[in-house]
Amino acid sequence: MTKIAFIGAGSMSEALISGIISSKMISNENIFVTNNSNKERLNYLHSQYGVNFTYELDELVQDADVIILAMKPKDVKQGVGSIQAYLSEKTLLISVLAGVSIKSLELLAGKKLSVARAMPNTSAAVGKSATGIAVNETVTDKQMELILNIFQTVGLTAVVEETKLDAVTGLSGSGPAYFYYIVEAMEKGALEVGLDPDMANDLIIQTLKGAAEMMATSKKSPLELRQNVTSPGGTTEAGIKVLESFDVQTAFINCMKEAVARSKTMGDAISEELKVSN
Ligand SMILES: NC(=O)C1=CN([C@@H]2O[C@H](COP(=O)(O)OP(=O)(O)OC[C@H]3O[C@@H](n4cnc5c(N)ncnc54)[C@H](O)[C@@H]3O)[C@@H](O)[C@H]2O)C=CC1
Ligand SMILES: O=C(O)[C@@H]1CCC=N1
Repeated sequence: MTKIAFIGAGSMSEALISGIISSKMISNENIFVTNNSNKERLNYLHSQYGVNFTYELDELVQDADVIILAMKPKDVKQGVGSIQAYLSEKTLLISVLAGVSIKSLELLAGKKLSVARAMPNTSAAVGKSATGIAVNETVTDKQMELILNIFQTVGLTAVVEETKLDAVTGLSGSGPAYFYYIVEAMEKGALEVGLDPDMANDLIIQTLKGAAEMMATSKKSPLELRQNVTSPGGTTEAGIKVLESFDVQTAFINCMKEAVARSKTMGDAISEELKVSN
């Protein structure tokens, strides 16, 4: 049976653990998790999902087929450093860290091993992640199947060249936050036009789900779907004119570009640090 060790016990680890357990892909006794120091958090994951938690490295990573790195990018050096002695050419190392390159992970590991870089999003918690995945040349077909199986338990996967992962991060890694931001604004607007907040929230979520389902199932482009909503001289046209006056589409394009640039900067900072110390 495959053994998986999670280094980091935050929201991303929890989402993946939840997906893996509910798909029954790997049973809870073969999943191990650790974090920096918050034992209460590990206790919670144990009581919620039945996974093992430990601060003993032997127990955590000895014989692990897969190690999933899920700490913040700034903590990667310390995180990989602590388990480095346990890594072998048989280990499959999967990182979900924004920006951190496969090359940096290989340097930190200090040996030749299979490395995958994945960029899921928090909708993994409800099985609806959109996950970009890139791997190094050491990853075997069997390991690739395992990687895809893991991330398919939490949603859709797309295998991409590593050069595209920063772009995927700015698009779908951060993407849920962009939609939450719009919904926040719609909630504020709903209050201002006199709607009950709970009812407005239900209406907004259903509208978002409906629009997503339309885009997923209809052959029409988002532009055509928008035109179908927009009666000439009607309410939608009046509303969209305001968005256009604020150049909201350009703002979103720039928002994505900035997120992509930040992913690159975070990764470059770590590459630079490794060049210095290697
Ligand atoms: N939250 C998100 O939307 C997404 C996050 N990611 C990536 O996932 C990673 C984790 O994100 P979150 O779960 O949101 O972060 P988080 O801050 O909730 O969790 C980080 C975890 O790592 C642990 N940790 C830190 N240093 C450690 C070390 N040396 N050894 C063991 N554990 C250590 C912390 O104790 C904590 O449990 C980040 O690198 C982020 O770039 C990727 C896709 C989406
Ligand atoms: O904001 C971040 O850095 C992480 C990576 C993608 C989503 N959240």
